[in-house]
Amino acid sequence: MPDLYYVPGSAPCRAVLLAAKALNVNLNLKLVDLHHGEQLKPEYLKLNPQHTVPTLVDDGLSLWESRAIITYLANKYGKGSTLYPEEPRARALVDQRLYFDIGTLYQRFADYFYPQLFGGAPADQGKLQKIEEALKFLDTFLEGQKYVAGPNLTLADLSLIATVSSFEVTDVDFKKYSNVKRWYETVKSTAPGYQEANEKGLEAFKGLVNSMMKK
Ligand SMILES: N[C@@H](CCC(=O)N[C@@H](CS)C(=O)NCC(=O)O)C(=O)O
Repeated sequence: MPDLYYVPGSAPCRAVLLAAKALNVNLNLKLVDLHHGEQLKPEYLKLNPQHTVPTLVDDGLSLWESRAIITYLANKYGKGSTLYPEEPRARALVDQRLYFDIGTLYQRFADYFYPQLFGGAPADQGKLQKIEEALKFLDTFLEGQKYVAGPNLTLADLSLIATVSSFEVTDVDFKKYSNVKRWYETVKSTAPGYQEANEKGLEAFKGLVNSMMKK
């Protein structure tokens, strides 16, 4: 069984937990105490010199970057699954949405929110505008589509829902985008094991935000 080094509140970790549930892959969960710098210890750096969670260790392979992990899990354990379709055009759309998530939506969220959360910085309206722009793109992708890459739930939905659900805990109002709002409810009710894989960790993220923003 693969080991997953993780923290429950982290959006990239929640994306992996969602994908594992949907693919029916059991993971041996190993908590990493980021707060006390466990990710900087030599044992962890040997697995992942970039010292991030999530990190997956499977059969001697050590892999990080959540989207690389979830596509690996689908390739290895989900042959034929519609979560990561093999037909090149369908797969290309899923990949495009995954890259949109890491490079645009999640990145802009991190640029806006993490300086406030971890550095006590004031909210930067320009950075919030960049998230709004990304949400408009997402809303456009979802026009007339049930899921972000077509009629089926895919890895792209699972990665993006981990990002978008984090906005719940912040002042980013994604529900004003009607397609995003509808898609959010659809994925919440159709992603296998959503409650366990995402909601629990989201509560942990909420706890972290409440404790850090009070300081
Ligand atoms: N792009 C990476 C982001 C990973 C990441 O930044 N993880 C954070 C937690 S959410 C982390 O491990 N921070 C600790 C560190 O960088 O030392 C992914 O999707 O896996």
